Amino acid sequence: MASTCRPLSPHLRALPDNSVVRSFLCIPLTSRFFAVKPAFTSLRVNSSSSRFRFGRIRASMAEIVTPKSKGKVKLFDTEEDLAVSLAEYAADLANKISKERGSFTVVISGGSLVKSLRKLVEQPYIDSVDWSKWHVFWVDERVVPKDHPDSNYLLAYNEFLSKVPIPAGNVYAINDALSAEGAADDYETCLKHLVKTKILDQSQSSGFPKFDLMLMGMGPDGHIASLFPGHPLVQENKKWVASIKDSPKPPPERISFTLPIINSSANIALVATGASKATPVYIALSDVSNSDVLPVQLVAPEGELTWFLDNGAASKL
Ligand SMILES: O=C(O)[C@H](O)[C@@H](O)[C@H](O)[C@H](O)COP(=O)(O)O
Repeated sequence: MASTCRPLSPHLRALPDNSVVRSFLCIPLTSRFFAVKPAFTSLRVNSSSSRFRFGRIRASMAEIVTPKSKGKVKLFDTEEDLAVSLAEYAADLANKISKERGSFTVVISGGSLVKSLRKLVEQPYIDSVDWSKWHVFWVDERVVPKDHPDSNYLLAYNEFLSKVPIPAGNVYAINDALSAEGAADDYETCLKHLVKTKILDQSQSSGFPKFDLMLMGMGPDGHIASLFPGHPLVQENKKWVASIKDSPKPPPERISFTLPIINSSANIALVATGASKATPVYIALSDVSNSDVLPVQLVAPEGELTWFLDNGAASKL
């Protein structure tokens, strides 16, 4: 087989019977948001989910509309609310795109993002989503065996993939028998094959693959995928998938999608939770000028960018 982003071990199907409980929480629209308002074109509370009680605005979510380049920002009081909304967002997109194209190509990162996908494996999505249409990829992967605790595949398998009936052949993990360079080249070959067979869309303008959705986390230093601040890999503009052997975040050997492939996406959800993400979120969403541009500031997809932030991550806005 030319490409080895191989089908994996059969996925178990576990159907949790606890259903989604939607909570409406208070988002204080206080000075902090208004303090940064000049950076945004408008600020509004999503009216479909807002409640007025006891004279306060109670909402599951506040939404900030920014200039196109900065994307749409969804703010949540808690990570739990964020996870509920993220599941709804991903499921809606998946259902719409699966019907239109017959497949849905979704890319995930490692890190805390994977835990924030937990509501997708609950009702109503476990039954309402057509999982057979999903094709799952990784925006970055650590070059370790698939059963290694550092593996992004293993993390996703344990938290998500083992709980939904996505066909094993639609899960594209790296070939962990290869070196970092070999695994990156192999993954790129696999993507080229999927573009040829039209499972994966291709951007007319960039020529890079155009994924339907990228669900990505961001590091406290502003890295996305395995593109780290100041690292030459951030400048890579020819390869689709590249390797890195000196990642500042362990483990050092990884493969990563490059910026042009990330930015050819139809949709990107950037998910950041916790106060450790507050500074890069502030830098990316405000108009501060910083000489060392963070990788997250370079995220500008052809399609839509949506930020999902909890109170901690939004605490400097
Ligand atoms: O393999 C990885 O290290 C991840 O894919 C990485 O890009 C991650 O998404 C960010 O580091 C954020 O991780 P946290 O959300 O856990 O901080």
